[in-house]
Amino acid sequence: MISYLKRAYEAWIDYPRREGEVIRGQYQIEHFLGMGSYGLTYLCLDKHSGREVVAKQAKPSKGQLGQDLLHREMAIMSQLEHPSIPKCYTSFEESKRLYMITEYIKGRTVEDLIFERGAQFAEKDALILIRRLLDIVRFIHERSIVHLDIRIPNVILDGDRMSLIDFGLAARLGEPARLTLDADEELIRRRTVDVTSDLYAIGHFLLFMLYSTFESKEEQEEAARGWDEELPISTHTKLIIRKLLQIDSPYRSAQACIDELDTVLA
Ligand SMILES: Nc1ncnc2c1ncn2[C@@H]1O[C@H](COP(=O)(O)OP(=O)(O)OP(=O)(O)O)[C@@H](O)[C@H]1O
Repeated sequence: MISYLKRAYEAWIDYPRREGEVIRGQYQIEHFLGMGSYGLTYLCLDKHSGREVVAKQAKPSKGQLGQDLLHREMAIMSQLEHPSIPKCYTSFEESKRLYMITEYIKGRTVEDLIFERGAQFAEKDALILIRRLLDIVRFIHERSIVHLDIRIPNVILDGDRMSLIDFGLAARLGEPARLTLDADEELIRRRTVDVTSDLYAIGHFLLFMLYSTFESKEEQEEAARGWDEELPISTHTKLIIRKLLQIDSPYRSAQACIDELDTVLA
């Protein structure tokens, strides 16, 4: 009963603000973009500049932890000035609620492109996109930061522009990992505060893109085969994926993977 009441209370205090409401007299909510583990995200019109921006609010039910994590996300994003990373404009408190205002990135996530638009990425196109993603990731790593949440919903494409969003889990190298005791091996490889975690995630990202062209035949479904047997891709690409996924001796840096990709793409 107590846990039911707690959940009902949290749902009530985390209820998103309505479209049309204006945050701190400046940011008019156009629509609610989504609720993450620690934040509520809105697309807003900045009435002062006339541009669209993203307002991220710490989830009230998460209390101080939600605020601390949003502060940390802001501190990290402010350190990362790059055309492929949303700019962090400002932050403030309103009615004891913390908000962060960032650049709104137009376009579609790779997840939407594959699952809603049915986009298909041929092997070379997938490698070219990974090469571009690695440029962004190398920039982040050079600033001693790891993203720790590189996934297809967090990469937005808009024509030639690629952007990496959602720095909610990002950490500085040397910081302790925020892993739960029951974290499985997959989570440990993705979330340990080390550059290889982002490279591991890029391996999965590449597999998602390559599977976008895959059509399984019924008899193949029966004999659940691994990606290396299922995907009709070159040996070079398989070797790159094996290193990213740490099956073979892993890349020690984004640059090491970039060098190899450049040879393959030349
Ligand atoms: N700067 C941005 N520009 C455009 N869309 C954004 C931006 N930041 C977030 N979004 C979109 O807003 C939605 C909510 O994002 P948010 O990062 O708050 O939560 P999440 O990714 O759903 O969850 P979590 O943070 O727990 O991974 C997502 O659909 C995301 O694509």
